[in-house]
Formats: sequence, structure tokens, C-alpha cells
Amino acid sequence: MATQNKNLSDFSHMEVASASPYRFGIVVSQWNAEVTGPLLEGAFDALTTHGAHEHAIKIIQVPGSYELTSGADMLLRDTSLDAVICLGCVIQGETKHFDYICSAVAHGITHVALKHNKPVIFGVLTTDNLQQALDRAGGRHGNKGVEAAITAIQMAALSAT
Ligand SMILES: Nc1c(NC[C@H](O)[C@H](O)[C@H](O)CO)[nH]c(=O)[nH]c1=O
Ligand SMILES: CC(=O)[C@@H](O)COP(=O)(O)O
Repeated sequence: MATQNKNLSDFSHMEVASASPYRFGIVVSQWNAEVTGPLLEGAFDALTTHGAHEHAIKIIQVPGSYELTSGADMLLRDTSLDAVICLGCVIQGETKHFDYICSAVAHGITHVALKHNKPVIFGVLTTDNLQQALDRAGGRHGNKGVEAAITAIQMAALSAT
């Protein structure tokens, strides 16, 4: 398995740009808050560790991952933002609802990024069960929030070139 015993959030091999020049938005869903809370903490800490100022990080909450698209669009009304990070956790239930949400969010986030010509980062866990999600929200497989934040910094720096 690609992720077996791997920390997916290890960026020690990478040169990460300074986040200090940039302003970031974070939209986080309230569904599965025991997972999205640690994702938000990981993202916020990664941004500030790499130089982002706390007042340069605007955070909003939405009910569920399906609303992340709308939340990202709302954040990007603020044209001073350099990148938006979307954080959510979708866990498979008994029906196809999981498939529709995951697909809608992935496509919706891409649409918002192209609409505003700004990086919108997909920091959404899409797991079979809660344990897989916890493993990727500060557990044995790292923190998807950290990964999304690093990606946001790199894309903001790229956009500035
Ligand atoms: N089951 C999960 C949901 N469901 C809610 C949807 O995201 C949405 O809020 C609702 O369909 C109304 O539009 N959301 C998650 O983030 N995670 C889930 O596991
Ligand atoms: C991903 C979901 O919306 C899921 O929690 C809903 O569960 P179910 O498919 O059993 O209705």
C-alpha cells in the first residue's frame, strides 16, 4: 500500500517558500469536527511556522464538505487573499451520498480556483472509516491540513512569480 507506515506530511526533503508575504483563507467544515479540528490546527500551525502572520489568515466555517465550494467562493470575494485552503472530512456511509459529495467538492473547488484565478487547495479527507481519517489528521499518516497549507504556500509563491 502506498501509504503503509508513511508520514504523508514529511516535507523535510522540500524547500518551502516563506509565507510571510501572503494572505490566506481557510474554509473548514463542521462535519466530523473531531477530524477537521486537527486539520485546521495543522494548517494554521504550518502557515505560521513558515512565516505567515496570524492576522493574514482568515478562517470561516461551513456546515459540511459540500459547502466548502461556496465557502471558498465567499472568501475569494476578498481579492487580497493569495490562496484558499479547503478542509473537510467525508466518511463513507451506507449509500452513494459519499461519492456525490466527494465529486462535487473536488470539481467545485477546481471551478472556484479557475473563476478567481487563485489557488484553492483540496485538503479534504475522503475515507472509508473514521480511523483512516484520524490517521491523516495528526496520526500515523501525518496531517492533511499541514499538506494543504504547504501546498498553499508553494502555489501562492508560484503565482507571485
Ligand atoms: N456525510 C458527510 C457530510 N454530509 C453533509 C454534506 O457535506 C452537506 O453538508 C449536506 O449534504 C447538505 O448540503 N459532510 C461531510 O463533510 N462529511 C461527511 O462525512
Ligand atoms: C458521506 C455521507 O454523507 C454519509 O455520512 C451519509 O451516510 P449514508 O450514506 O449512510 O446516508
